[in-house]
Amino acid sequence: MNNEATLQQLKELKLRGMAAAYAGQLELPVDRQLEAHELMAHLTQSEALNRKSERAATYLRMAGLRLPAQPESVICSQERNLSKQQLATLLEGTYIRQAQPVLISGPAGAGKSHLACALGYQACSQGYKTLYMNMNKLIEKITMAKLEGTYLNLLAKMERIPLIILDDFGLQVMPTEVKLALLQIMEDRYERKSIIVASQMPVGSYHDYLNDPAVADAFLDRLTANAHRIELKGDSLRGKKL
Ligand SMILES: Nc1ncnc2c1ncn2[C@@H]1O[C@H](COP(=O)(O)OP(=O)(O)OP(=O)(O)O)[C@@H](O)[C@H]1O
Repeated sequence: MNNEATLQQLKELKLRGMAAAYAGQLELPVDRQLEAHELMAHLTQSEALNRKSERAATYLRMAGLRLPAQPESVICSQERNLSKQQLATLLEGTYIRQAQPVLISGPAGAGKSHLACALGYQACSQGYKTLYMNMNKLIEKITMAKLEGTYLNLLAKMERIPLIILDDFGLQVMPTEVKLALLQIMEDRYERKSIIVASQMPVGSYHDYLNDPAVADAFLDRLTANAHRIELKGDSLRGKKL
């Protein structure tokens, strides 16, 4: 088989990383091309890298993050009450592997969604399927799923996702069935999967907001155990040139 046919076959086999690396080798003068063993290692590594980046791109598309926030754009300062160390710890992704919740609070425009989306971006890059939803969307999804008889499917689908981001928690009136669904979601994730909750409301006010002591106790018990807490401060970043 000649080189061009080999290249073609790699593409047909969808070994895109290998094909690109092999094409790169073929462009080099013969005396600079890698020998068999090195070439094999180079092609295999290129394929692995390419699969990782394609998977990250797919996860990112599926995640539905509201903002295209990159981890390096997150502002860490004393004024915003977020340290580089806190951010670096979260970016390592241990909280996902250890199924720990992350609770982000702060006033309007403080950058909660931005931070949550940057963590979502990082999670996708690290190979974790992620799902971003604001609470309005979740309430809608739960209500529709109940009407359509697909509620258990929705719960099962959510249970499989390593990281769920719930944004804008606490802005809406929550019907009892949504409170119970939230409790179920927390129960499914407790010590198994991670969740990020972003809210203008301090965590201390969640109990009153839920306005159902039994559900609130059970929900908060699961949500706050081993949770990372970030309380952003400072003026709104909305409309600011950063
Ligand atoms: N570090 C940042 N770098 C660039 N833009 C940022 C940063 N943080 C926030 N922003 C921008 O500031 C605006 C407000 O941020 P964001 O939506 O994250 O705030 P929020 O705290 O979630 O606000 P709200 O509670 O009103 O939803 C957005 O347009 C966001 O893109």
